Amino acid sequence: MPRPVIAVLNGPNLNLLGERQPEVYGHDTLADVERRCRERADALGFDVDARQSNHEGELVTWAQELRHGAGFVVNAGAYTHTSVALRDALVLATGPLVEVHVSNVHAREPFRHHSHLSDIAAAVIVGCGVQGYEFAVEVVAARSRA
Ligand SMILES: O=C1C[C@@](O)(C(=O)O)C[C@@H](O)[C@@H]1O
Repeated sequence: MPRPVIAVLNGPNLNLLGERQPEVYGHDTLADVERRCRERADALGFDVDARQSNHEGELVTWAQELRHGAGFVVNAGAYTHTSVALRDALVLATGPLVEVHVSNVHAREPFRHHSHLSDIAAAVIVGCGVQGYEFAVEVVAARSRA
């Protein structure tokens, strides 16, 4: 039996985790994040399909493609605050969506306080550093019906 798949989508500039503003985002790389997600998912009986793009349309296409999987862990980066298109794609997901932000966006600039995803998300995890991704995998696994 193939195992259910949790999609872990990362948006723009998250390919530079570890190098990008480490005082805000920490020292772990995206490869570290994806490995931690896989390990956590594996222990819970799930596989992970982890993807990152700097292009809004590519994220939209992936959200459509993966919509019938076990659920989504999404850090849309700056598209969180701007992308109605990504929201419109993610709302089609049959599994739970957990929104993740490494930093505490609510303690930062006002333009980071609004998210186009939060009201369609099962949960929102902010300010937990990259550990937030592991929490998100746990929530998707717990709430998924896949
Ligand atoms: O790219 C990012 C990263 C972020 O989503 C976070 O993980 O804290 C917060 C966003 O405001 C920012 O544009």
